[in-house]
Amino acid sequence: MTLDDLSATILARKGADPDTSWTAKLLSKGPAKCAEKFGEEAIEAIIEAVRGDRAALTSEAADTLYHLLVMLAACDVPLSDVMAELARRQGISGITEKAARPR
Ligand SMILES: N=c1c2ncn([C@@H]3O[C@H](COP(=O)(O)OP(=O)(O)OP(=O)(O)O)[C@@H](O)[C@H]3O)c2ncn1[C@@H]1O[C@H](COP(=O)(O)O)[C@@H](O)[C@H]1O
Repeated sequence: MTLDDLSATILARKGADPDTSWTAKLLSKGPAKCAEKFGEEAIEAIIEAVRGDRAALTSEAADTLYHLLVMLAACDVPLSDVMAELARRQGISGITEKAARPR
């Protein structure tokens, strides 16, 4: 399972029956609800990271990635655009990038 596979499954759920698909149910509620759910899952991951529970963090990280992809789908942002942005940044140190920002 790759993020591309999961993203394709999520996009295929657009317009599916919300009674049988969690993804379809979430997407039918609109981008704001999808964003709220992503935020909840991210916070749950943060809590487990701070607690140092690696198994729980693994599970919450999976929830967070899934809900990030649902939020992107709700906002019509292709995963490939996000990957292209990461590729553009490849090899640019975060320290160098921050130092080059206008003050
Ligand atoms: N990866 C996931 C995935 N991760 C989490 N979830 C669901 O996300 C929901 C959110 O979890 P919560 O416990 O926070 O849900 P909640 O009911 O709001 O709980 P509380 O906040 O009330 O505690 C749960 O119903 C999880 O089952 C997922 N649902 C689907 N997928 C993937 O998406 C595919 C399509 O799923 P459907 O759209 O449901 O067919 C699946 O085959 C999976 O590959």
